Amino acid sequence: MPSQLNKDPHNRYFDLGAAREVPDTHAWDGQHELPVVDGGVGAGDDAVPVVDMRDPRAAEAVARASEQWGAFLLEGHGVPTELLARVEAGIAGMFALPTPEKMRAARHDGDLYGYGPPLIASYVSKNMWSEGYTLTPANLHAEFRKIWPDAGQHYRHFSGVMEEFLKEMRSLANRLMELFLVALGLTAEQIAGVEAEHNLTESMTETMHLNWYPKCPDPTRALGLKGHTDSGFFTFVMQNQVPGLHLFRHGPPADRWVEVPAVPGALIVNIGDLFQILTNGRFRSVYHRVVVNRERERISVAYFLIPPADVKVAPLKEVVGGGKPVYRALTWSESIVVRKEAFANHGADLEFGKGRTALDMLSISSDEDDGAEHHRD
Ligand SMILES: C=C1C[C@]23C[C@@]1(O)CC[C@H]2[C@@]12CCC[C@@](C)(C(=O)O1)[C@H]2[C@@H]3C(=O)O
Ligand SMILES: O=C(O)CCC(=O)C(=O)O
Ligand SMILES: [Fe+2]
Repeated sequence: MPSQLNKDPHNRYFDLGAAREVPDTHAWDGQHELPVVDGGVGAGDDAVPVVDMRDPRAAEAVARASEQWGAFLLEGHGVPTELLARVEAGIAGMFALPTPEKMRAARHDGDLYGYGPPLIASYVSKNMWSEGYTLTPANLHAEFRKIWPDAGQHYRHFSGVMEEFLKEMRSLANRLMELFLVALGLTAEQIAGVEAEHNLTESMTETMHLNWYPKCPDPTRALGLKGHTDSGFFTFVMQNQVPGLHLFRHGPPADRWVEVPAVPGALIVNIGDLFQILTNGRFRSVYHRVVVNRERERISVAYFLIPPADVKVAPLKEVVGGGKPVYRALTWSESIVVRKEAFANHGADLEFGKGRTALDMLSISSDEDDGAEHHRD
């Protein structure tokens, strides 16, 4: 089990922005050994796929990228670039506040929302080189009132920008869900049937995680966000013009990290674990991490689309067709428990291709292999 002894769960006593060195509490040995490849347009097979939603063949591009990478850059999505710039500026301003002001919104043990490190931080013994803030549309105002109790101009401006962002992102998420279903080869009639039966699009919930990755004096010892897969259906990531997001790619020729380029106006889409289950393994959830650098701070927002926490997600019968379901049904809450157990039992690198992944633990064949019972209906 990871030791919590040397860990300060909120980076509370350590000012990352002012640090002159990476202390042991933030040092991740052995995490910078694999090659890192630039995933820009000239990278051949390692170029991160780009999907333009305005392209009449967008569904084919989504299918290819989701099967082969579990991630893609999204253009032509309709969210105004100038709004994304205001979101970025607002987030940068918020994280630049003095620590005691941000700490007014600090998440306490067991809380899902608030200012502080992400969920998986509690599964590992080292601290990451980042600050985070987890929010939902429902608690946005209450959260920001903790940071700006006077409800003054900063509060009103930032709340307004984030509300606009959330509205645009929800509309985009709904449109992308439909494109995913088309990409799976479903007819309009089948899509209507899936929606009537599961209410997938309307019922998915939204969570945001704002990230600030300060400049780091020794990036080869630090990690902005350790490797993980997102748990939900899919995630949009908006990043500033500072690359740092790495997607894991298995060899041949060699296991490697591919760095997602910073493309102005583009959003990144990551497939999450529950989408891999819903699509019976056809669309892959992507293992990814964030690195930091010496020169420039990085800002990002991850916007997660997640089914209601207690709704069972199972492979769609329209996708399984005449084949067999690869995964048994499970809820988002159960998936979080499975991932936590996987971290505890198989070590933090389990998704790294060395051991069994959290999703492997849910596959029906894994029951047959080891007779284990995991969250069977
Ligand atoms: C809804 C959620 C997804 C998330 C866990 C959370 O409850 C809120 C934070 C999210 C986040 C952001 C950073 C990476 C991640 C793996 C984590 O630890 O917290 C994701 C979670 C997830 O996708 O499971
Ligand atoms: O900062 C990024 O680019 C990605 C963040 C991320 O993976 C997450 O919040 O889940
Ligand atoms: Fe992520």
